[in-house]
Amino acid sequence: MKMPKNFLFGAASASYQVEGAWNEDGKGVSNWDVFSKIPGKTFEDTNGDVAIDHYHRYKEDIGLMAEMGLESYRFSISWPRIFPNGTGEVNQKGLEFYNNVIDECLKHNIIPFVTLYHWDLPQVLEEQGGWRSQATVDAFVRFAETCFEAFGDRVRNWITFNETVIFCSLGYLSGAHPPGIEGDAKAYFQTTHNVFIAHARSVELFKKAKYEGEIGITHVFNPAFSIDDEADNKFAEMHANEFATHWFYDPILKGTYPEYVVTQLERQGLLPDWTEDELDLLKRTAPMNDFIGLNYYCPQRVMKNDTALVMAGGRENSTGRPGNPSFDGVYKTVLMDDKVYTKWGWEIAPDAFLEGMRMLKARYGDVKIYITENGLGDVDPIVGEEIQDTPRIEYIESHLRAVKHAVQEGINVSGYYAWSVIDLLSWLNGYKKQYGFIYVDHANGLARKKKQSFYWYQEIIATRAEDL
Ligand SMILES: C[C@@]1(C(=O)O)OC[C@H]2O[C@@H](O)[C@H](O)[C@@H](O)[C@H]2O1
Repeated sequence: MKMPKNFLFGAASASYQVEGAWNEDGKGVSNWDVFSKIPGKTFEDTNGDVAIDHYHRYKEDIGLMAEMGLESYRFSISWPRIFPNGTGEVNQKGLEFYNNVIDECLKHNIIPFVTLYHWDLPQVLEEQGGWRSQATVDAFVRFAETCFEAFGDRVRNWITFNETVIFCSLGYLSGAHPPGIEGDAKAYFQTTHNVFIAHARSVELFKKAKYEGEIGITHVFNPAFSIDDEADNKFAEMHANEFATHWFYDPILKGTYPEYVVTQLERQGLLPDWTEDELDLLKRTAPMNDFIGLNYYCPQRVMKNDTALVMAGGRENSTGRPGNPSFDGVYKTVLMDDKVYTKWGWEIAPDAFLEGMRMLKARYGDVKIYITENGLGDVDPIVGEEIQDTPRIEYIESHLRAVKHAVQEGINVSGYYAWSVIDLLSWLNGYKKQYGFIYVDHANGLARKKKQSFYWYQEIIATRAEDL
């Protein structure tokens, strides 16, 4: 069976991780421009000042995407490139850059799929409280409207936020992302709520203005499974799915927060300070969401946290390797002997991916799904002159097969975006953790080189995964 003709084969990137030109053409300073220069915050003190210079090489990169036969390119817009001070005056050269990227995509018949927020907040707003502040929510809605206005005649696919759980938990619980705060659970839940309000207001504005196309949000999809059938561990599984998935998906797709989590937070004094109007807004806008984006890399295997183990902060404890307890100490993730893992300790589990998609359909019905990220972070083997990233081919093949099974079962998956189209800067792993179909040679002027997986994905797209 071929994937349906309207199914999109894509690949993704994010502004801070690829563009560079951190202070060029009027761009304002982002929180990551500042945070990445605090000694010890990033892997080997890497930062996105240059990244892979996509700002100057986007034509070459999009030309390679076209050669691959890529149908859609998911990229994000750097907010401080549009609004150097977060709001106020628009930087016309910022608009010009993204107009050029969009036009280059369309020239090659590649559908631009735009993420508005992929973690690079204008530093001015971070200093005013970041996502704890209503000013940031208001500024985001203005940023979104400005992008709809500027690009909405050619961009028909919009994602408001990438992985709210990551930038809020690493920003306020583990301190591994800006603003680098550790252990503030109240701020963590408050910022997630503020982001959902920013999302809902932007969706309502998009729909009221009758822009063409579709809008949604992208969440981490990290389904929890108990290590065994012990009652305590099954409880841990339920608790983990409530806090890691339902807290994020319910307000978007149902328009209400999961009762189980609300009750727990009320008891602990961690409930966000929300208003009835905000809760009404979530309820009113839930049906307006056109899709949900899933970033799936791996499941989490959980058990009841039977020790005094507490959540550890910092970069080393925030790269996703199992072993950390939940923020409230109720459960912990574990490595299991009978599972297969990447070099970063992420389980390779296409079966859990399919099982998780079934769980989502059972809870949210026939919502349209895009797999907005999936891929293998690895140190790619170089054999002679060739990058023989066979492990990545095997990883993506098995996960695309799971997507194909989901489609065959009637789960409404409408596209697959590999993370990442090209090797890029990882927030916490520098340039060591590669994801791309295209290699970037940092020892040779950032020269691009097609990997073995480039040709493999080219064939998958051409045959619409018929032989998977
Ligand atoms: C933590 C990490 C990684 O570096 O492996 O997960 C996979 C991927 O997720 C994306 O949303 C991030 O923008 C990108 O940088 C990657 O980040």
